[in-house]
Amino acid sequence: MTAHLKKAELHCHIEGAAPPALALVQARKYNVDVSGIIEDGAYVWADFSHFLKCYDAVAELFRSEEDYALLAEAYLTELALAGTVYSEIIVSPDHGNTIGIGSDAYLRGLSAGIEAAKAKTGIEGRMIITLIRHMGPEAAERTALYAAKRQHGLVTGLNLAGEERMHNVADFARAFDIARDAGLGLTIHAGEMAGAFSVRDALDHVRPSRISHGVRAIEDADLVKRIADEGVVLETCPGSNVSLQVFPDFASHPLRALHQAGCRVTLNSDDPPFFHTSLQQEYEIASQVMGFSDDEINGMTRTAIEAAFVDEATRRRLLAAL
Ligand SMILES: Nc1ncnc2[nH]cnc12
Ligand SMILES: [Zn+2]
Repeated sequence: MTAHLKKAELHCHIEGAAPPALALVQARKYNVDVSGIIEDGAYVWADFSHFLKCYDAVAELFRSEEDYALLAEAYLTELALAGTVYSEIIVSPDHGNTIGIGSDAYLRGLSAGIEAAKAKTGIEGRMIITLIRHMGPEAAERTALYAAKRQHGLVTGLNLAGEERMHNVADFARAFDIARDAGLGLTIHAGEMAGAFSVRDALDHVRPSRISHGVRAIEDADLVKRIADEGVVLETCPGSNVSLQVFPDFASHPLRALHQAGCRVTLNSDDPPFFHTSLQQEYEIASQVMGFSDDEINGMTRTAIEAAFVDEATRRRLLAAL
């Protein structure tokens, strides 16, 4: 059982945290037919490309600052009830533009939700702006320039998500340079839908302190050693990986092997209801299915706080709370 353990999360896409029941409420509110993406109370998708389309369709159901405030508040409150002290949500200001409210209103809504959850439960939250790989490097640079203005205090990092099999990380190096110069923390989705070379690509061209997923580094022993030696933190999401068939089952998942090799690993939910998981369940899987001890799991939570994109005073306070 892990209910008694404190928890921290570095990797959850906020639109991907919307439960189907909430998506249905939003669909009714905006008179949208969601029969193609929700069946019997669950999201419907067949493979990664289809998942991304389903994700975008769900994101389209959140259209106002208030919608985003409620989504963030509901998600973080649920995390806090499960003993979570810290959460970084991955956000996409490009989406604010797509739905017409603009990036600022989108981030204002999410910030309000984070603050409301903190006021109620004490959970600390931050936002990581993501570039969308399949939208290409030009759009990415625009988004990075926007992130670099740092107008929203809770934005502390930059990520690259989307279709990993498109483009090379070098194409996004300028966007990451802009973010690094602005003092944002850097992380990149790699080693999820593409192999070890993709993780190497991210490390060589951007040198992020964290890799989102990174689990397919296991295909290359030298790379695993490099990750361990350089102290790169892996935001692993086992439930997501099994759901997307990156690995056929938890017994084949490399979390244990990466941990044993000395890699700094953390537990995350990615897009919880899409993958029939939650942060609490990821902790349970690590404990009950993968056999990690409470001490080992607490070590992962500590790693998450050590690698969090927060100011040092907040980090010290969070570490003391563990
Ligand atoms: N697991 C994932 N990988 C890449 N991009 C994503 N966007 C939302 N979830 C994602
Ligand atoms: Zn992700």
